[in-house]
Amino acid sequence: MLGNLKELYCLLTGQQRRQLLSLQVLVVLMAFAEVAGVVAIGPFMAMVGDISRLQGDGLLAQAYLLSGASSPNQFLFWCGIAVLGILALAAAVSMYTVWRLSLYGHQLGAELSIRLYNHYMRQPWLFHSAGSSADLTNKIVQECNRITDALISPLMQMNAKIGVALCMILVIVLLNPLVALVGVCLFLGAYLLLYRTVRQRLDDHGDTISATQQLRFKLMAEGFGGIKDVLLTDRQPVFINRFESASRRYGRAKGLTKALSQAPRYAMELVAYGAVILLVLYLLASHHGQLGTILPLLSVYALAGFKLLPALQQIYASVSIMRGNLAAFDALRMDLYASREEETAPPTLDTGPRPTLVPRQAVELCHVTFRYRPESAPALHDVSLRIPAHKVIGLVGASGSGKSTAIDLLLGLITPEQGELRVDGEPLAGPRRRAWQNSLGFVPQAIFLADASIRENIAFGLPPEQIDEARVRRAARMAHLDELLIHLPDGLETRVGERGIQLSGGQRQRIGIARALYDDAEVLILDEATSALDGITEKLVMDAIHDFSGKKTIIMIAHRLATVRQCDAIYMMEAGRIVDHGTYDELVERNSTFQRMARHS
Ligand SMILES: Nc1ncnc2c1ncn2[C@@H]1O[C@H](COP(=O)(O)OP(=O)(O)OP(=O)(O)O)[C@@H](O)[C@H]1O
Repeated sequence: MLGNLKELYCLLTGQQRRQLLSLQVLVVLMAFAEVAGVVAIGPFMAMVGDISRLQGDGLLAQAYLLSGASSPNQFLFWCGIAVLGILALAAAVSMYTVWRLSLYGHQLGAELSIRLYNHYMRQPWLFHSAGSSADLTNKIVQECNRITDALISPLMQMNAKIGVALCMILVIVLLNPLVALVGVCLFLGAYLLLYRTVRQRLDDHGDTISATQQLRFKLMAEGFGGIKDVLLTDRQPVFINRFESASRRYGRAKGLTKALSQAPRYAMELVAYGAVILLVLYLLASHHGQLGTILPLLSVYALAGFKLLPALQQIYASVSIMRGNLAAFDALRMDLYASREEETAPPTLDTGPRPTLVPRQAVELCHVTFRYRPESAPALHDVSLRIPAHKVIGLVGASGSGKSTAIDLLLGLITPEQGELRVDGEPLAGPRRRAWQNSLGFVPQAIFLADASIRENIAFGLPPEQIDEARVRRAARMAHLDELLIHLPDGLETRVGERGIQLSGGQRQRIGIARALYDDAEVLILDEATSALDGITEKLVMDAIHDFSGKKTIIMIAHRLATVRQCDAIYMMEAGRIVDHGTYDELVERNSTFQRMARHS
């Protein structure tokens, strides 16, 4: 466990480590303050037990003389006030330290989740297409919370309590080394024995919490995301049963981890009562039954015990909670390492002109081979295609033939294993890739609608105050959204997405097309962008897109050949290869597969 905590410490930024070290100073201060409070009560109780101590030449008597108090009772009163003052100061220091520790722990947890969100948001498309968003959400929300609540916070509390416990033990050692030795052996031995007994169980429960939590997130994402299929196939019981079983195991593992950290307290209290009885008997025997001399000692022991026992309990509880949640750190370890080098400050959105790379001659895929996994067959095999600037190019082929993969390569979202993407003869790399992507307008097969207004969905990702109204209206008009907007009382302000109105597939696609047109991109890439539109609307939208012919470079995938009929050239794909290309008429004339596709479209 110590190795894991050390690793977590190494993963902190320089500033976070410095803050942690400065907090250690406060922790030591808190421990001293608490000890001072305990030690101060000893002499006070000595005077209460035997006021005659203020006579003679002892330390207390000298203090009484120096104070100038008019009577022993007045001196006692002011001593009481002083002890209260010290206790109040100790309480204030403790409160401040606990406050800072708590803030630090939770801010650190928040920063870890920012770091992970930042890291995942910067991952390439392949990372996201291969993974699950539910898993990422779980890591950012739940596992980060576990690291905050069940690793960092207990660690902070444990640090503070170790300081207090050590000082208290020191006080007892100074008073009576034998009592200290017996007490420390008794309690430390008991807690160590307990910890060794429950350690393996805590590990197992930690793993169960991680696994069931991940499963719960997955079931929620799948259940709600595919609710239509679930309702139709009457599979709710399958989802509910799996969720119920995962939740029950999760609740049990969490409960047991907490119980294992808290419940032993009562057994330890029993040990403590036994120890107090033993101590009283021992003190009575060693001081020949004189209660007056025992009382001050006993009050210091009592107060030290009063601080020490909860401190020991807190240390044990912290250690067991941390042990039971180390799995959260295991789940995030690799991602935290990977995100260490990245900038964590939120990048500012550059509203100035962005560099663009507008093709003047052609965009080309040159002998491109690509596979999704090293062991899988190539999704694209030695593909070469040329898209002359300001022309409209269609890409057709059977499902799974590699059209979307080719589009992802053209978008610069994935990089070829062999061959290259060239714009005007120059390979696309480094800053040219960003500039190229700035010049693209893309309409995917499935349009993601944010839970926001139609306006915000068209200017997707921009803060509302930066949205250009005129551009939104122009894009909406070109995508033939007007006929939808006039039926909506709130027009562009109408909320869509999860909590908004439900749109048809075609209406969603038109929002997607308007989104691609918002930036007035020089290159438009449409992946089955009009598949859900009715014939008439599709024709209107395609006419609007073909109006750009000669002005913009347009690449479109379509299953319906009518959609690509007007294209300047059509590339046909089959099993990851380009098998033919030409105009619609040429292909209909010579290619039998194309003829079949034309007959069935
Ligand atoms: N993220 C991915 N991970 C692994 N394999 C993938 C991934 N995406 C696509 N593939 C595989 O690559 C091949 C080409 O898929 P692609 O989506 O490019 O075909 P497509 O022609 O666009 O199909 P469709 O018309 O059905 O959209 C398929 O065999 C597919 O299984």
